[in-house]
Amino acid sequence: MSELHVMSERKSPLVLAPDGIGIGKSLSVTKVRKTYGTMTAVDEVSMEIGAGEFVTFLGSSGSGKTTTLMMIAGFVEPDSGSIVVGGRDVTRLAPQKRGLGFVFQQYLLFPHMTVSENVAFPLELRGLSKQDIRNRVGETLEMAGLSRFARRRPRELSGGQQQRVALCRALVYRPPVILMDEPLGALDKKLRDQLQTEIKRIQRELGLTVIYVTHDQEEALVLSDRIAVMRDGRIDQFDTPQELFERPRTPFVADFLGAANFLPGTVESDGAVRLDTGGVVRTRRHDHAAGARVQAAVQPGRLAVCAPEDGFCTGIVETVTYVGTLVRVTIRPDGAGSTIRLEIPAGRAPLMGDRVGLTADPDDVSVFDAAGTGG
Ligand SMILES: Nc1ncnc2c1ncn2[C@@H]1O[C@H](COP(=O)(O)OP(=O)(O)OP(=O)(O)O)[C@@H](O)[C@H]1O
Repeated sequence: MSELHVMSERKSPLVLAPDGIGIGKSLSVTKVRKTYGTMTAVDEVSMEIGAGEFVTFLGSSGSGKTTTLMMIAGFVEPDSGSIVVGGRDVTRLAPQKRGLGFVFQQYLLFPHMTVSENVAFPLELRGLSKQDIRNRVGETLEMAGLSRFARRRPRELSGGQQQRVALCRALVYRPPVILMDEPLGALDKKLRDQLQTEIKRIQRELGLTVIYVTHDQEEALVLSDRIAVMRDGRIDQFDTPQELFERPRTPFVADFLGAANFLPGTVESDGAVRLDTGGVVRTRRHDHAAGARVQAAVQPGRLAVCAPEDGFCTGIVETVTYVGTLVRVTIRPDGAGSTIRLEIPAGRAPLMGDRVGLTADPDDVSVFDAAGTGG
């Protein structure tokens, strides 16, 4: 049998997928909605997730990420809409009948059990034989580099090791979809980086479908095949990291992903915006009519300094901060306008107090209207 079947009832038969590629299943979320009193937490969210895809819900606090994940998990019941996993409608099924795996920020390990016993627990619930359990636990601990900790109890492990055990416990019965809610939120940066790499490796090795919640854009960019950027219970854009970065559809996405600079101005023609600071910036194609009030958006890493006469904007260098091989520069534009931020290679850094011009490739300049519609 090529598919994984996980039965939730005790002592029911369990057929494990053969090791290797491709146990992930696809997921369709259609118009799911959840309200609490008069507050709409999730507003008709729809998305199609492919088998084996790593998808992240990214957004600020309260944007509806966890509620959406919990509806997929079955812990929160949607007011309307449907959730289909691998072709099966699970909208009204209890969480344990959906065959999904979970990893949360809190490790929720059993303190009195050893690492092995913790990881074996989901298999015991499912009634596997002792031999099968031993084999499967051994394989899973090895995959996560935890074999030597098998006999320890959770309190004898570091936070990172405990989170790895939690990951093993979710992986051990090879669910076709794993849901993770800020699983690395409690760990320091170095450990987070290390575990991100491991999660990604295991996900690829098993061909798992993963839905991951975070508010950390860097983490989302590192891990994801696609990212759903959420705001006020809706998805602003659901795209690959590259598309989100290079073709943000809303100012929110441009700002959230890359801390974009927004330069107010008026459209002169398709491809040219006269900025309030005076110069004309060339932009990518857009649908805004000549004369429309817009904002041109450009990421700090896509701006360059040039001679003042060659720039679409001029200003005085206010700060220059070295961050490894990159330099962060802020520029106070001549005339009105807020500070403009650049990120440029260290070798090209101007000096504080220099008067410089700014340039950008037109393809890196998005145009949005005041209401936040892209173009
Ligand atoms: N059980 C609940 N009762 C009432 N309101 C709720 C409940 N759960 C969530 N909410 C509200 O729904 C909105 C979305 O919450 P949700 O936890 O999904 O956001 P989030 O994007 O995951 O935020 P965070 O990153 O802070 O976890 C918030 O305004 C929250 O206060």
